[in-house]
Amino acid sequence: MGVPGAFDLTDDAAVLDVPYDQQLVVTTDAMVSGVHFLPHDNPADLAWKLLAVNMSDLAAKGAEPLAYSLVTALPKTIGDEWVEAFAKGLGEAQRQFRINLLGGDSVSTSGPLSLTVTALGLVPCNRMIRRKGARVGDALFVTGSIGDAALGLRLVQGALTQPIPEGDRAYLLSRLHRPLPRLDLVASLRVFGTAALDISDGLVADLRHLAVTSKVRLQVDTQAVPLSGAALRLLVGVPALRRVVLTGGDDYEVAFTAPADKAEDIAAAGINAGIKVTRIGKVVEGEPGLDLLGLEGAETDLGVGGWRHC
Ligand SMILES: Nc1ncnc2c1ncn2[C@@H]1O[C@H](COP(=O)(O)OP(=O)(O)OP(=O)(O)O)[C@@H](O)[C@H]1O
Ligand SMILES: Cc1ncc(C[n+]2csc(CCOP(=O)(O)O)c2C)c(N)n1
Ligand SMILES: [Mg+2]
Ligand SMILES: [Mg+2]
Ligand SMILES: [Mg+2]
Repeated sequence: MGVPGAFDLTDDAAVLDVPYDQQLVVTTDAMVSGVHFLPHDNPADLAWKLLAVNMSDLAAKGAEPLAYSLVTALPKTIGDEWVEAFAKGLGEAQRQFRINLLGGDSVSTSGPLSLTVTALGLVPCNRMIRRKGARVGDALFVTGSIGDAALGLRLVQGALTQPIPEGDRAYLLSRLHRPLPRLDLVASLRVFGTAALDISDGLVADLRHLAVTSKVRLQVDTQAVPLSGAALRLLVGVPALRRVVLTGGDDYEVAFTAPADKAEDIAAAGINAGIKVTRIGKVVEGEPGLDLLGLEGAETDLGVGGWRHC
C-alpha cells in the first residue's frame, strides 16, 4: 500500500525522490463528519471521496498524482469493522488514482470523525496551472456535468419530494459519494489551460475565485452549463433547483480558461480522454468578477453563490 520510501510505514518519516526536471505540487483537503459527510455514510465511500477530492485539486493544477499522507482522527465509537471497510475503500481508490501512501498519523478524538489527506503530485518545472493566468479573449470551459452531487445531497437529506426514477437516484448518489477527479485531462490542461481550478464550493463561487485571482471578468452563459440527464429531469419539475445546481458544490469538475482559438483542439482532447468538456463563457474586459447571463427570475440574486468555509 505504501510507496517504496515509506518503508512499509515502519519508520518515523518517509523519503521521496523527485525527478530533477519536475516539481512537487502539494495540496491538502480535510473531511469532517457532519460538515462534509453524514455520520452513517459508508466508510469505503468516504475513503474514495477523501482521496478523490484531493486528486481533483491535483488534476486542476495539471499535476500527476505521486503519493499522499493521511491523518485520521477517530472517535472511540468507531469499531474495527468501520476501519477495515475504510482501508478497503482506500485501497480501491489508490488503485483507481494510481497513488500510494507515504505515511500519516492516527489519533483518537473526543470530537467528530475527521479525515485529512495531503496529496503530492508532479508537474514539469514551472508548469503548474494557476488560478491566475486567464486573459481577455480566452474562452471558459468546464468538464463533466454540474450540480449532480448537490442534488444527490438534497436527495440524501430528504429535500427532494418529487418522484425520481431509480436510475437517476443511483446516479446522483454516486456523483455525491464517488466523484471522479479529471486526472485523464491533466496533460491537455497543461498544453491549453491559462488558468484552472476545481469546483468544490459551487460553480458560481469557484468561478469568482478564478476571476478575482486572475484579475479578469468572466462572462458566464448559465444556460450553457452542462447538466446530466438526471439533473435535467429534476429541473423540469422544479426549476428552482437550478440555484442548487449552480451554487451547491461538491462537483469536483475542472473549470479552466484557454485561448478561444484552441476550442477545437480542446474538444478533441476531451473526446480522447473520455471527458466531456463544455464551453460556458469567456474572459472579457472589466472589473474582476462574474457576469452571469441567462439567469431566470429569482436566480438573479445568487448571493455569494456557494459554500462558506466558516
Ligand atoms: N488553514 C490553512 N492554512 C494554510 N493554508 C490554507 C489553509 N486553508 C486553506 N489554505 C490555502 O488556501 C488556498 C485555498 O484553499 P481552499 O481549501 O479554499 O482550496 P480548495 O482545496 O481548492 O477548495 P476546497 O477546500 O473547497 O476543496 C490553498 O492555497 C490552501 O493551501
Ligand atoms: C453532510 C454534508 N453537508 C454538506 C455538504 C456539502 N459540502 C460540504 S463541504 C463543501 C465544499 C467543500 O468543502 P471545504 O471548502 O470545506 O473543503 C460542500 C459542498 C456535504 N457534502 N455533506
Ligand atoms: Mg481545500
Ligand atoms: Mg479542494
Ligand atoms: Mg480546489
